[in-house]
Amino acid sequence: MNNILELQGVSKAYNKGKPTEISILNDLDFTLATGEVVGLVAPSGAGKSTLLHIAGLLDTADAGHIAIAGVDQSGLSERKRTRTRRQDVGFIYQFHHLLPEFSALENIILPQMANGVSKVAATDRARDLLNRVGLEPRGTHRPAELSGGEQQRVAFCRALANEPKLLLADEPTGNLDPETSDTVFNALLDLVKETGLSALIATHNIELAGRMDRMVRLERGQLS
Ligand SMILES: Nc1ncnc2c1ncn2[C@@H]1O[C@H](COP(=O)(O)OP(=O)(O)OP(=O)(O)O)[C@@H](O)[C@H]1O
Repeated sequence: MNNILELQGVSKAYNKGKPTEISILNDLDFTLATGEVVGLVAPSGAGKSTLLHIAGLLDTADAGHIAIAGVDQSGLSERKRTRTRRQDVGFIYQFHHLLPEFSALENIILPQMANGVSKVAATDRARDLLNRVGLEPRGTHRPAELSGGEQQRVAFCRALANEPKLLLADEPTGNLDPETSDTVFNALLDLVKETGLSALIATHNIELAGRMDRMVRLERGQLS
């Protein structure tokens, strides 16, 4: 499979047909090659989150085609789209969204068990992922006992728990101070590169985006 993600002619408007209608994505094309890590930069409000939600099948486009791992998702039932999203796509957001009552390790184990992985195998993988981001000794800690940067690194591990083919990240270090953001962002890039994952990572920070294989800019509904 040469391309993990293909968007073709994707358009999206909000408040369609109303005086307040705004066009966010306008006949947009994008291709993410397998193993590629691309930075997505855009002015605030340009539609980064909208684009990532459509690419990750959390939202639908008004027009156009979205193919993940070569399968056009556009005409598929909601059930099949949900299955693709759960099996093939990992998400990271600006805020960690970890389950507060569970430990770091459990937060990475639970999504695997929900996908039918045995507890022993899920625990092994969770430990390995935590180890890769330097947090294995903190596995038994709950999110509230971890720093913002550590919480986010656990969230990275959770996103990778089910071995997705595609990672979509929306300002993954956006709520961290600049110094922590830098370190945590590097941890994410190392993790992505080590695991050979394909990723589209949105950031306001051009310098961070410059560390990726390629950078695309979203403006006036199109990518350049
Ligand atoms: N459900 C919605 N209904 C109406 N307008 C919306 C909706 N969701 C988003 N928008 C608008 O669409 C535009 C793009 O939103 P989006 O969240 O995709 O931007 P963004 O580039 O991720 O912004 P930021 O960088 O500030 O997070 C914004 O003007 C937003 O107000």
